Amino acid sequence: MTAPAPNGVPDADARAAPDAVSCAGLVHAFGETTAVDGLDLAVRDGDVFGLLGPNGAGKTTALRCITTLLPVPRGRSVLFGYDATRERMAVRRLLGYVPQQLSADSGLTGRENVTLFARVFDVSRRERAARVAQALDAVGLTDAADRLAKTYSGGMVRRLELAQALVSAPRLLILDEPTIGLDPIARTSVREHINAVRAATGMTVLVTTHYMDEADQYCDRGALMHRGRVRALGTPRELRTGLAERRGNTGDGEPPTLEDVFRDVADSGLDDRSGDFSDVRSTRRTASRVG
Ligand SMILES: Nc1ncnc2c1ncn2[C@@H]1O[C@H](COP(=O)(O)OP(=O)(O)OP(=O)(O)O)[C@@H](O)[C@H]1O
Repeated sequence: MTAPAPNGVPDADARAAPDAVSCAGLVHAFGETTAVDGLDLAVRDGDVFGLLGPNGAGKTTALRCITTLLPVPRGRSVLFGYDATRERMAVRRLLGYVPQQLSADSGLTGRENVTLFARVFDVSRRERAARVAQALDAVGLTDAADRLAKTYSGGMVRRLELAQALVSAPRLLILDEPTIGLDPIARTSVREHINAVRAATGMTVLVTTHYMDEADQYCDRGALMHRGRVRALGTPRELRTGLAERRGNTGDGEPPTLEDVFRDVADSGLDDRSGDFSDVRSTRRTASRVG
């Protein structure tokens, strides 16, 4: 399997090995609702990093600020040394983003969808066909490339969206709930393709997920977000042992799982700020369109 190599960064030497993502005191509010409330986050170059947390924790809003789709009214978001507010275009050139909402056109073939993204991201005409073919191959869609996307299964649609994001050879791939609403086989397939692309290119992956088993298995590090802030951060093992220590675990009984850590952080969030009607509706909409 092949995948496009990550872009070179202009002036890379002058910006020696900065974190892929660095957020400090990031704030974003929608009217009265402060969705992101002083977020501090560092994602190391080359990691698969899981941004975890209950519905309404502020994960999607944080991702949108990081991708520059939403402004950063307070605090900072920096990608590979480039400031999301002052160097917006440089930031955009470095990332591929698969949002929760459908980003593929059902009336186009897989190849046409990926070609459209190649055009939008300014992949040169000379390279375009090869890069599109490479991206489709990286997600296992070569055989289905010339079928209309409306004939694809939910898992294939997700992999097509992954190819769309990969065609510009990003250094950072941002995925918002890439496996939500998929059956277990499709989930595994999407995860394995993400893993293979990452292994082939060394790109950084920032992913949100509600599936703690996935986060435990696939993420190098993760952050648990609640009410717009990071409440716990570390490798899955560090997060688990952190909870065991907080509980004064003596080694008896079952060691905590990442699900337990999630519950521990989110427990106080089962109120009217977290998982309200609109959050549930948005999750269901995403799940039903890929299901
Ligand atoms: N465009 C918007 N206008 C108003 N409020 C919003 C908007 N987008 C998000 N919110 C609110 O901001 C808060 C954080 O939402 P966000 O979607 O970032 O959380 P999330 O952690 O991604 O949740 P989910 O897992 O359900 O996607 C929620 O209370 C949500 O209702």
